[in-house]
Amino acid sequence: MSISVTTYLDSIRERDRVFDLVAPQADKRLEIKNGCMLYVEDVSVSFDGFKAINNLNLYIDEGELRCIIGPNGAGKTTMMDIITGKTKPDTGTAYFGQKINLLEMSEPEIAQAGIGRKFQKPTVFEEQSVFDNLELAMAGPRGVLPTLFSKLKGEQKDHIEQVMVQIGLQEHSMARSGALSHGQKQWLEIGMLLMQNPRLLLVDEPVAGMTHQEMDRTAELLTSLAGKHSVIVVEHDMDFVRSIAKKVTVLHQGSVLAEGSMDQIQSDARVKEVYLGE
Ligand SMILES: Nc1ncnc2c1ncn2[C@@H]1O[C@H](COP(=O)(O)OP(=O)(O)OP(=O)(O)O)[C@@H](O)[C@H]1O
Repeated sequence: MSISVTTYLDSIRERDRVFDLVAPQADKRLEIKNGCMLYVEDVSVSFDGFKAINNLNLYIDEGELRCIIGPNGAGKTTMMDIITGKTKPDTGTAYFGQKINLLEMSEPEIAQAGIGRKFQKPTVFEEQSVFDNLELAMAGPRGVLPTLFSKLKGEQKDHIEQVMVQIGLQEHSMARSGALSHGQKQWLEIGMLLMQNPRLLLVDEPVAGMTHQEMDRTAELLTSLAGKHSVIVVEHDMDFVRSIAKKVTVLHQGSVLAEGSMDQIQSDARVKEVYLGE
């Protein structure tokens, strides 16, 4: 008898887990004090003796939109790789909120905890519609099978609709994603991240290859995400950075060279030297 009760309880727990799979929730351990969402402290990593990241310190506030710039090889990608678990540093610490130790977690675990990353190249499912891509993205790193075999709940449909409005693709809901413009694909991918309710979004070179109009729209979109989400944007296009940035961090040789408003950054002699000609 006790075995069947246990089995019954297990099946309920199993069902809860399946529900979790289709409706990801932010990590309950995420605890934010003093408004700080991400702490990267004294982080270093070497590749074959070359220090790609060198005593890096970075703090991102809740709801902040931070732009990270830096010349080629400054360590921007490696920094994002460390935050998202792709690369483990040799020394230092990285915490999401007060309690979540990112250095002890795998990439999928970090994504599930609420850190989403958008790579430069869009990876939408070209044969699927905008709506279907967003629906599939709800599964995220948890796998698409539960999503395919579950019926959408009303609130999940609402979430998809709301994200479609946010990324400006509501009129393209049933369009094949492969037929979208480059900019629209980038927005769809941001939308796919949003389906997983991330608290922190890392966005790599969002406007590369975009038209001016698409860049303006992307600026609006990223600005609108700040507040509800913390957003880190790595971007080379200075005009774009100027259009969205409140606070800018300049990376150079794996460390923070300067941090401040765009005006402060642009008048910094060390930054000018690093960016000679830009
Ligand atoms: N897996 C690796 N093995 C060896 N060297 C690496 C590896 N990853 C990065 N590096 C080196 O570390 C340095 C920092 O690279 P990273 O890609 O983080 O810079 P970045 O600021 O993103 O540059 P870019 O703006 O060109 O994308 C570079 O010199 C790069 O060659």
